[in-house]
Amino acid sequence: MKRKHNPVARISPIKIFCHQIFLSGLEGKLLIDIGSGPTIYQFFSACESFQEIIATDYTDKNLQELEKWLKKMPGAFDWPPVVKYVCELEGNRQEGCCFMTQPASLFLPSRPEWAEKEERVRRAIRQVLKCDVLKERPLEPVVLPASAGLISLCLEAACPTPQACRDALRHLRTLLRPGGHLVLSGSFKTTFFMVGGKRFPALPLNEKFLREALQEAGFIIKKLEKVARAAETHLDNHSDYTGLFFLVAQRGD
Ligand SMILES: C[S@@+](CC[C@H](N)C(=O)[O-])C[C@H]1O[C@@H](n2cnc3c(N)ncnc32)[C@H](O)[C@@H]1O
Repeated sequence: MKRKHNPVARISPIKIFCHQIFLSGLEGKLLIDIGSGPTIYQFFSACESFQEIIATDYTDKNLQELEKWLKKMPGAFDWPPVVKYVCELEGNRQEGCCFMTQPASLFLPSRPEWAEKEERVRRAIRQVLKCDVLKERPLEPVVLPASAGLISLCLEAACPTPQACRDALRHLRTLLRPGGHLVLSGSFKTTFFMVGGKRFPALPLNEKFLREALQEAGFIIKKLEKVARAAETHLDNHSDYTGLFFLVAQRGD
């Protein structure tokens, strides 16, 4: 049988992990994303379990891209294919052709679920802030209330040395309330990655180092999943990672 074309077939496992984690009971008032980049896919399921989201990044360009999407400005990235995919993962396949079950005079086309979700993400993102995970206070001069959750996928890009990475985890801990959860993702053994034809160095991480560094920074690992690099990506030379990790760790006090 011919397989139906899936516009998000190349979607990375992190999108699926974000969906599973945020719909599996991880919830709270405030969620801070450290190193959001220009992307918002990480908030599609999170916006259902956290009331307020703060997006952050080190580069002004990424912050501008996020603002562009939030304000629906021309040239903003087009997220619907990914939002639709997440809506499907969440079991909502509504395509927007339905009508409200109301008296005939009130029949109105409803907005598709994916468009509603985009709006929920927009409403949930309360601020877009500059951040440097290498600083003791990564969001200074802004001071936020301690958050119930933190997401991050930036350590290998942000940290030049293993010690900087241990310090960064300690810095992240200061943003979480006791018992709060860190959802950390990244890649194993990456030494470089390419963005727009430019090569950037990366800190090669491995599981042993991560476990030790998280424990040393005062986190208890609750869940750790690893995914080997997909065979079909081996020829692509945008990075040399060997696999991906997704973990949830709790601030242990
Ligand atoms: C691999 S990208 C991740 C982007 C996005 N979170 C995602 O899931 O696709 C890493 C991000 O870390 C950011 N970054 C680099 N150095 C940083 C630092 N010192 N503090 C915070 N973020 C940093 C980069 O600007 C980049 O957007």
